Amino acid sequence: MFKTNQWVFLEKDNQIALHKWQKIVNLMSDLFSAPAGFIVQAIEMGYRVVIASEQKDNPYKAGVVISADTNIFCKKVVQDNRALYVSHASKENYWLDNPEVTEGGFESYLGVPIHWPDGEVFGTLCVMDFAVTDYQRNYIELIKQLRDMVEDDLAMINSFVQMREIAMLDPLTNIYNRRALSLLAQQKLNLANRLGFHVCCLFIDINDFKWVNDNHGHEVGDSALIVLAQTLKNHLRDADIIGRLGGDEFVAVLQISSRDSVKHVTTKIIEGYKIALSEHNLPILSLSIGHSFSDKTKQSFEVLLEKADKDMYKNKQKFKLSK
Ligand SMILES: Nc1nc2c(ncn2[C@@H]2O[C@H](COP(=O)(O)OP(=O)(O)OP(=O)(O)O)[C@@H](O)[C@H]2O)c(=O)[nH]1
Repeated sequence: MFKTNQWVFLEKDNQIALHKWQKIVNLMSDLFSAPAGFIVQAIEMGYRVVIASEQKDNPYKAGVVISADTNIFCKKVVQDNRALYVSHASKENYWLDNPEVTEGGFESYLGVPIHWPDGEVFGTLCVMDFAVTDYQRNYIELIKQLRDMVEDDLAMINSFVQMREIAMLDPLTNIYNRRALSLLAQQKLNLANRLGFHVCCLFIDINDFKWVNDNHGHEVGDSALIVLAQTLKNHLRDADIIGRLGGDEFVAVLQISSRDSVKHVTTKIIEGYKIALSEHNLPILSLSIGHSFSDKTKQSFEVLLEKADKDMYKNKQKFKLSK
């Protein structure tokens, strides 16, 4: 599911819907002979113009964000979750502090709420005019029809995001599965090669994990895996890629400034995992971690992974000998 408290379409995803929405908004302002039409998204922090009709005198362009405490028309639509028609704004006291009226010079507004598939308000589809208007009932029907098209797209995009998540995530730990990890790690390596930064691959394996399953049950084993995924998320950066290869094998692909920092990172993970396990009243487990570094040549992630796996194996042998 799309996170409903984040701006949509900030990434290159879903350009097709954006293109279509642009056509809808342009068509709407044409049909209304209005100088401005918009699709606006509402989230806690405010209102963002996702699409603006492309007339020259439309003062608000796509990307403009208006803070949540500003008394704009769309705010009223979102709050009341129903259509709003204001034909002559400067005559109504309610809009005296609305900058769309006082600064933008708009007199007329017609907007309807757009909904996410779960019924939550996404934002608005609206049309604004510098002149006083007298829209008839069929105009309101028309904007509602256009809104339904946008809602159909939101439902489709939402299903697509959901399916993509299902295909990329490990269902138990909610971090990337092997396929997604390989894909994203390879992209990061290619980027590192182009931009000249270093990448480190960590291969992380729980010691004596089978013992936990055998002595405490599979559910406790599952919890220990979930806690490890959470520990990795907590101790690594957002730009790092974290995945589960399967069983008790995890991988993290990190962007690093210096090779020396790796020891610090692995210690943080090992110590952090012990603390997190005890906080969850789970048996305390140790980790064997191996690492490998990208070099300056174009490199395959599988090679980097294999090197990190071998290094992990060496460390595991040391752990076993020390027992
Ligand atoms: N609870 C749980 N166990 C799993 C899952 N996937 C694999 N396993 C178990 O993980 C265990 C992994 O065993 P090993 O590879 O021998 O790992 P280990 O016991 O940590 O041994 P060393 O790595 O040599 O220390 C096996 O018992 C698998 O059945 C899972 O999703 N949940």
